[in-house]
Amino acid sequence: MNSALIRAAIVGSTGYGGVELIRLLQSHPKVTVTSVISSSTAGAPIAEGFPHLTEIRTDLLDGLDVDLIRGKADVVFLATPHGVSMKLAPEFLAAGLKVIDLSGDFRLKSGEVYRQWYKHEPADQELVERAVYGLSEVYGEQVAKSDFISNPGCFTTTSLLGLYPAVKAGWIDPNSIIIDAKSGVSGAGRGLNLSSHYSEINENFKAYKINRHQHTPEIEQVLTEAAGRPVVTTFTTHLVPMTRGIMATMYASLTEKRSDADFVELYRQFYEGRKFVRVRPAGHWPATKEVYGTNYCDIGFSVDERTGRLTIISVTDNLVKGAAGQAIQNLNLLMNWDETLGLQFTPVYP
Ligand SMILES: NC(=O)C1=CN([C@@H]2O[C@H](COP(=O)(O)OP(=O)(O)OC[C@H]3O[C@@H](n4cnc5c(N)ncnc54)[C@H](OP(=O)(O)O)[C@@H]3O)[C@@H](O)[C@H]2O)C=CC1
Ligand SMILES: CC(=O)N[C@@H](CCC(=O)OP(=O)(O)O)C(=O)O
Repeated sequence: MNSALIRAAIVGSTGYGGVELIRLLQSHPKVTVTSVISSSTAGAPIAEGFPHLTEIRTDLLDGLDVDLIRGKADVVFLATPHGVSMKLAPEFLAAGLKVIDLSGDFRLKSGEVYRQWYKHEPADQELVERAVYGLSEVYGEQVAKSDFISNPGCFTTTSLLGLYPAVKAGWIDPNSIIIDAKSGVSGAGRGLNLSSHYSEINENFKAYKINRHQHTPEIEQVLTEAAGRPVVTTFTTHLVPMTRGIMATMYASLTEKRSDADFVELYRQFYEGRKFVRVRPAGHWPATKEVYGTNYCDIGFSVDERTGRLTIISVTDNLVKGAAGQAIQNLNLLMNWDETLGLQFTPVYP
């Protein structure tokens, strides 16, 4: 094995986030996947359940054994549900591994807020403080100094990348923001549940978790930091009959008269050199297929002079920039590599 390669383990390998990590890491030039871990199907070849992974280098699923994984890996990705990650992260950190967690367990800095929105006891506060919130384009410098990353939620990434520069610049009133977001069904994970059942979602479009979605306080936490004062938002999520993709349509009141071109310029400056955020020219808005299978977040604007409001459209692929792709981008940042390594794909179209 090439000693320059970093060895990665993936927990939750039979879930959508885990399988996507395996797929993406196959073409990473500096990472080798040495352990794919499953709590439910250890010992079986991964290709048995996922024939599209027939060619991967590591084929047998490992069990969830920290001592075994410690000897095989330098970094572990936790693609596990909330409540599970908070038990696993301290064990892997104590074993000296870098940890990148995809769940919501370490994103909210207040245990009380976590308890309220997740209806679950929070993780140890010291670990929550230690975790760096991995919204790569905003907190990349902190990510680069850390060994423990809490990857943001998919709706949160899509919404915040579209809002952060305007809130930071004071160009929109942060307490006027309304986020209307839609997700493909893979956002709900691979587990079976009634709402993602084919005949429930096909040719259907439904809102869910209205005013109680767990990404609301996560979005507010970052916007509060950007605005320098408390921010609350209205955030509504919808499930649409597609496999991948998130679109956040966001509305906010302008603090001064500005044009579409002003916003394009502000965002292009803010994201200068960050290849995964693509700001559309004035008068152009992105669609989910334009980022499909990639780590891009595409953003477009429309100022309405009549109402004094701004509309922002932001799109991502929930499993890539919303989960596995941003997790790899964060690994690249914490290793001080080029953040695009292993993530340079052109979207699948049509
Ligand atoms: N789907 C998405 O678009 C996004 C998901 N996320 C987050 O990423 C994480 C993974 O999501 P996703 O892949 O969609 O979820 P899935 O439900 O598809 O997969 C989660 C996997 O975790 C493993 N798991 C479940 N319970 C346990 C347990 N008690 N102990 C150990 N492992 C367990 C299972 O794999 P096995 O049986 O092999 O152990 C399961 O397949 C979640 O926290 C989710 O909230 C974040 C952003 C976007
Ligand atoms: C379509 C769908 O159900 N999506 C999930 C979000 C997935 C995700 O990013 O959630 P975590 O914060 O749990 O990591 C939801 O709305 O809860």
